[in-house]
Amino acid sequence: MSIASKQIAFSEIPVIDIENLVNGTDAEGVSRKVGKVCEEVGFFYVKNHGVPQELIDRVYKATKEFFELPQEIKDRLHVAKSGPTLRGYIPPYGENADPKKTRDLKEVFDYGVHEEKVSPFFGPNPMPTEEELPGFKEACEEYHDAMMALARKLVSAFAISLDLPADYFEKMQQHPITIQRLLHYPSQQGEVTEAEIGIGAHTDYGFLTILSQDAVGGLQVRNSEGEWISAPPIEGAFVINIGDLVQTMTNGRYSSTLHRVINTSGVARYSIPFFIDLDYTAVVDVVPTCKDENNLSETAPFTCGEYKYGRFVDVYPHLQETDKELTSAS
Ligand SMILES: O=C(O)CCC(=O)C(=O)O
Ligand SMILES: [Fe+2]
Repeated sequence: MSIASKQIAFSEIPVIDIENLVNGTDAEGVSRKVGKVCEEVGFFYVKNHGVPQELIDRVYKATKEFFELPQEIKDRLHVAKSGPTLRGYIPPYGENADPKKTRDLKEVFDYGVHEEKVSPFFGPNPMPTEEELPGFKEACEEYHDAMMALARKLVSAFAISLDLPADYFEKMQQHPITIQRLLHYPSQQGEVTEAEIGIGAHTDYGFLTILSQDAVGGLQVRNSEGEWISAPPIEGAFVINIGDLVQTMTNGRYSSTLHRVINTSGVARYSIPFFIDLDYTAVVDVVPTCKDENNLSETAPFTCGEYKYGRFVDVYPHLQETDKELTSAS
């Protein structure tokens, strides 16, 4: 943990009503609350976020139907086929968030904003056809747009909470890397060890994550004492957490907190996280209000895209294979 960290031994994840941020009547008041929990916990629930429940329900339906598709359709959409775009289907053990310790049981589908041009984290979305999964693409795209709009409000709250202009981060988020992820966690049976769980302990690499989880539960968040605290589902609320980029840009004042998922409920768990970063070329450096000459960042500055791609190579076995091939060919 950084010297500047103010993280505490929290025993539950705070809930913040963001209605007055969403409708613009008290962005300042909501932002102060957000700032405090970003320091002490790094995770919080938001309620009254304005995203229609009908849309959330439709995306869950689409998510379940996607993972029930025949394996050959899912394999056709495999992430390795998208090259540097890094979108599509990831089977169990295809991405391991804590690779030295844990293999992840989760099944994943990643997408973003569809673009024809392929570059790292951007490009076409691999999608099942309309015949294979009616309504899937439409629900996915609508949900991504709703997340983007909410993320912009939360990002402005971060800026206000750091005594920066509300639009401070906008210049770095003109064409941000975003990943909209659908997740399926099969339930584990028998003895559960850290060697194999839903998703291994990790921090999120990006700027901010907006997570919807179903009613099953299993998300755990680690406090400053190293205890795993449960983050149970709250109906109608999203879980927000800050990622490594914000921790770096605040010089450790805001915490990018470790978390993991263990599903032993006996039923499948589904969750839907949205990740927003900065632009690929944006320079990640400590913001003016968090600069401290006596406590300089050990890592900044670096560019968002390079950092993120590096973290992906660590967690994706298929990218390590590509790296090996490149190394042995040279
Ligand atoms: O499924 C969850 O509750 C958390 C997922 C997560 O941590 C991630 O995808 O980074
Ligand atoms: Fe995460």
